[in-house]
Amino acid sequence: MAKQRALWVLGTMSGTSLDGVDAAMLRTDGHDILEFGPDAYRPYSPGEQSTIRRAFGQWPGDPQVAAAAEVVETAHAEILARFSGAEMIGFHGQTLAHDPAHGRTHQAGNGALLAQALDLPVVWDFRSTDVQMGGQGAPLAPFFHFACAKWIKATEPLAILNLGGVGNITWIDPSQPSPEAPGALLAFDTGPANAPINDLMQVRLGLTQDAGGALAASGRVDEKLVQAFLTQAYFHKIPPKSLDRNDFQPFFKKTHRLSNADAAATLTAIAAAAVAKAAEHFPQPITRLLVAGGGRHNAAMMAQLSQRMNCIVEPIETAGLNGDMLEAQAFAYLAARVAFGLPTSCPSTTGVAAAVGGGQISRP
Ligand SMILES: Nc1ncnc2c1ncn2[C@@H]1O[C@H](COP(=O)(O)OP(=O)(O)OP(=O)(O)O)[C@@H](O)[C@H]1O
Ligand SMILES: CC(=O)N[C@H]1[C@@H]2OC[C@@H](O2)[C@@H](O)[C@@H]1O[C@H](C)C(=O)O
Repeated sequence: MAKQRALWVLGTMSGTSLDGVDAAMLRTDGHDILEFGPDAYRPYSPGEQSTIRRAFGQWPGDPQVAAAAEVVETAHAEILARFSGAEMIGFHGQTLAHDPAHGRTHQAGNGALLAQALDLPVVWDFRSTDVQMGGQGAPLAPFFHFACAKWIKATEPLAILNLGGVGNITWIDPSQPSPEAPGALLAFDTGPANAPINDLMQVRLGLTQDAGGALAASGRVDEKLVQAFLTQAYFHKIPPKSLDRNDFQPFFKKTHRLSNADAAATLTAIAAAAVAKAAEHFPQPITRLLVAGGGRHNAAMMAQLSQRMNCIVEPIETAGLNGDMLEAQAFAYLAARVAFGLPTSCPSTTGVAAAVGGGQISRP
């Protein structure tokens, strides 16, 4: 296939933890990452967070969705104006409602308005086509993870793990010619990651997170509970498969009898054990697990992962990538693929019927 002209693209992500907007630039021809550029972060104020939170689970037409969209658009216009040299924007927006079973998903924020405000083409609404074609609409980062594996010159199968509220993993065979080639990728949600730990910290101690994993490190893992957790149907389901943040809430009632430290240790071990269980689905074993997302700052979680995985576990920074900006970079990369008419998901990443390019392009 003839290679396209390369573009400098500026990608953005507003994640499920609602902390703020990440933005990052990269140059790509839609296949390879050619260069990484600058990045920035713009937190949401508490007021902005509550406006967005009020719209969670609502669909367009609801006034709360319109209010959330305005916050998202304003925050993005602000952060994007700090950059120069971008030829295109990849705008993910903020997921408010996601219902792939009924073929619908909604990310707040209007890309056409941003295109006018920034005088640049904006690629947005990345997930709709995939869910309309029977896919989960997520995760979409795997095609970018494939390019990352090439960028770091990986030659053996490896995996990239994102530890956000939920964990999601991409298994990659970098010897394949393209991300949509059969056998190149397998991506799915591993299980809960930080969300149940954050909930525990909030309910028991009024804190937002177990900073550094200090509380977990001081507790004892209830291994029986960890093993009982893994007997649930989700862990035996063949991927691709995905989760909602609160899918395991009923099980977590079983941690109520544990002390704060033991409950934190056990929830942390559960997140790691779910990743090790996920590895049983890999088409071939891996030698290296690269970890991105907030959970890589949790030393207890990283230690549990190392203990339970049969491979080297390291923060993605050891491979020269930025674990805080990976998702923003992913939407820069995916925007270029949309512009060049290339697919952004395939059956082994979202379960979609065939490789498909999502996203619409709005021009100023
Ligand atoms: N220093 C730290 N110590 C312990 N945990 C941390 C630390 N920093 C971040 N985290 C955890 O990581 C979470 C945020 O992770 P991240 O930013 O990857 O999530 P997100 O992008 O909003 O989620 P998702 O990827 O599901 O959209 C925090 O809520 C917290 O639980
Ligand atoms: C529907 C939706 O917005 N999903 C997000 C969410 O946040 C993390 C995880 O759940 C992932 O599936 C996805 O985002 C990442 C960037 C993705 O699509 O790869």
